[in-house]
Amino acid sequence: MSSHFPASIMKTNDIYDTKRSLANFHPTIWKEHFLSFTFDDALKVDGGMKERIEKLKEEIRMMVIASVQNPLVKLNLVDSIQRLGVSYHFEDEIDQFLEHMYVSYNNSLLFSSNDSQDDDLHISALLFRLLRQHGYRISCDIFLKFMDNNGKFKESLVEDERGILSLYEASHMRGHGEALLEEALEFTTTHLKAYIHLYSNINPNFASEVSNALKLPIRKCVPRVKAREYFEIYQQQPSHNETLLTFSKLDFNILQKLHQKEIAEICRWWKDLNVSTNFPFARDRIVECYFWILSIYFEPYFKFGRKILTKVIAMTSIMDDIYDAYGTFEELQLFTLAIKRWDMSMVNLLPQYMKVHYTTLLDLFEEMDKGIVNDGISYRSCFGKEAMKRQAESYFKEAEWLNKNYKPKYGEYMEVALASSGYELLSTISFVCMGDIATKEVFEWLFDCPQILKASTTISRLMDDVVSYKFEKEREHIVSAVECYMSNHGRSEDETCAELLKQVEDAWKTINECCLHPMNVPMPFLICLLNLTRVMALLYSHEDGYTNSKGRTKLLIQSLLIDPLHL
Ligand SMILES: CC(C)=CCC/C(C)=C/COP(=O)(O)OP(=O)(O)O
Repeated sequence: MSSHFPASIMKTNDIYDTKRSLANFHPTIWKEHFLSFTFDDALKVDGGMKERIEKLKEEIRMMVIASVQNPLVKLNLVDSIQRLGVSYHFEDEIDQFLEHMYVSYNNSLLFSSNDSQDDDLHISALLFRLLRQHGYRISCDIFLKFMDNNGKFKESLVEDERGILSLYEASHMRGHGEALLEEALEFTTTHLKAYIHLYSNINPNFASEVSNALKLPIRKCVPRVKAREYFEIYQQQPSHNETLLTFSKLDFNILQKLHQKEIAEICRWWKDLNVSTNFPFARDRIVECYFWILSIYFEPYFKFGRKILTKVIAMTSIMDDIYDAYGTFEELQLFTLAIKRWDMSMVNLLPQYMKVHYTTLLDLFEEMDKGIVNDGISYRSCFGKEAMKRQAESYFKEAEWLNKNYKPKYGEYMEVALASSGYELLSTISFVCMGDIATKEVFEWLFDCPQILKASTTISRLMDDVVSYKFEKEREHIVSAVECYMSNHGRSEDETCAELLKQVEDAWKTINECCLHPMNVPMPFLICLLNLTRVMALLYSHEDGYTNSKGRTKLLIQSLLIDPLHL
């Protein structure tokens, strides 16, 4: 791009005399709701409460490490700990237990032919899922014993509702070419749908567990959201563990207070930015941004990361609206150049609304630098800035296409659109804020676009484009994957959407494979990418739940950030 600016853009400081493309976004639904959570209200955990929590925690820890005659019975406990969202307290204990299970299974020490658990579908499926979730390459042959000679699951299994549900959850851990698990998914989905009708009156708790699973299986769902859902199910189960339930509820409520405190602070920053005046054309979605980031990491020790990432995603969201709609092409040229130079003196070249954005962005990265400088590691910050520059470049490339009315081929489109999905940026910044385990090698790996990142950005881009296609057609907007694919392959809209959603499914399989040993980077980074993908799957499953956040997104936010659990 030339560094000589066309004369006309120097006069663009009056932003209201230029014809601009606008979208019709609804205003924030949260107004000042979260601002009222003051620091004094937050996190009132007195000494007595602390003691109680520590006691409960120790009891659970003992349950996990206690030696039992048949370790398979402990699988249910570990599964519940994970699903209730408290496994971050017992990571070492759970790791050790599952490693032991993996070794024992491989040495044929777990199941024996005269053992009643040998034909327990639920236990086999749970073992399979938990081991794969922890990166162990357990073969899907564990399910062969449940199949008949024709390679089909035995119809008699239909009586085993719990087993069928567990097999369904396990099948979502599948990688490419695992036909047995494809078969398992088809078989279980059919029967689970039937159970909903069958059990809606006689066992509504089970019917609602099944219905939740069909909407979003454990593997694809944001853990915090699943945990909130699971509390309702777990406490109704007669076999539930009271100690675990009480501890998990207390932990959830304490974390919720912490999250409320964080969001109040972020909302104050957002209020100072005066979005409705400075960026009246943009989506005002700071609470939704926090929810997005909370889905990546919710644990107390990622407090700094949540603050920075929420601000980064919020600034990127405004940027997206500038590039997609509001900015004139000439302004966008300048804006992109300024971001690439990353130099506060560039601000003088920008129109007023971009000035505000640019200074806030540079200040934000300075805030991030200050937060990580204690570690004495500056390369992390460089990778962060580089990711933001790439983001701006990809947005600009799309604006250029729109400006020239250029329709790229599907492959060409995807190359740029994967970057503009924002997921390379978000994953980089989330790594930046993860402390000194994020070594230079980890960033080099990430910047080399590893398979898992490509799969995650593919899911993100395609899910977004499939649900946004109709809405964006209503205004001047760059082409989407749907349009490119339709015109390149001569397919109808429905066929195209089906094909793109198949690509999404394939990308999930890639993610599953990348999360198995041996791993290129430590598991926490892979979990971070997995959670980024999960939040996309949640927000963009039927509509763009970020932009149109009045419906299900509002309820999700309410359940995680407003309603406490009743003890
Ligand atoms: C992951 C990040 C950084 C999210 C920020 C918010 C955002 C841009 C959401 C997608 O909006 P969109 O559907 O309008 O995106 P696009 O214009 O890229 O299709």
